[in-house]
Amino acid sequence: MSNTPIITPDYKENIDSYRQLIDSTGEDLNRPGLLDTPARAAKAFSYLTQGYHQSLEEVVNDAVFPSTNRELVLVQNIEFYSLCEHHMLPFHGVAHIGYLPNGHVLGLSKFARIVDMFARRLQIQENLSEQVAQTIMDVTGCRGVAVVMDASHMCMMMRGVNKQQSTTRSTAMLGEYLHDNQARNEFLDAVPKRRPAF
Ligand SMILES: Nc1nc2c(ncn2[C@@H]2O[C@H](COP(=O)(O)OP(=O)(O)OP(=O)(O)O)[C@@H](O)[C@H]2O)c(=O)[nH]1
Ligand SMILES: [Zn+2]
Repeated sequence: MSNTPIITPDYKENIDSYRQLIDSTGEDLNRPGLLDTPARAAKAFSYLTQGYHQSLEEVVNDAVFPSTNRELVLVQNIEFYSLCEHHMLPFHGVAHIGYLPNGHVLGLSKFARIVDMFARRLQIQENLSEQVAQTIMDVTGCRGVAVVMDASHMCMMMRGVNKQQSTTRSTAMLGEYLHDNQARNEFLDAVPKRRPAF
């Protein structure tokens, strides 16, 4: 699967909305620096929400392989960028995904593709974590899946409560992770404790 951004033709419908937004600041829409901005911004928004235009079949591309390994597989430090559904401001961080295979394993890159497919929508972090976990369970039929996400929210940093150091950890667990404390602890011990800076 290629990494070509999905810019759907309907991005053009948002150009006028961006014009109005800029106009509302009192800016001169005709000054050279702003002439192309409404179209650029509409394209950027289309990219940042491209997850609405992706299908799981396309993203996974049948990369589910037979395997006898039933032990923890942990894919960690998957960077993601999303938009909070309350302010449409970015939140970004890393996802760590652990799962216990049950006859099949998923192509490693597909964990990151699945994270991106759901991150590039209007989200709250807790739901994003759950959607990723549920999808991995559905696609692999695994024994259990655990997702941890550590993120910084721009709506808490550049406005509102204005906290620069606060990060948020969300967790989603399914299958054996719901009741097997040993498996849970093995996963949580292996996961990086802090969100890397980027
Ligand atoms: N649980 C959760 N809350 C989020 C997320 N992203 C943003 N929020 C919060 O959504 C809440 C919206 O609260 P409101 O009081 O309706 O909006 P607001 O007046 O802009 O809130 P402040 O950010 O406190 O200024 C805020 O507390 C945000 O921090 C998220 O991913 N998960
Ligand atoms: Zn927000």
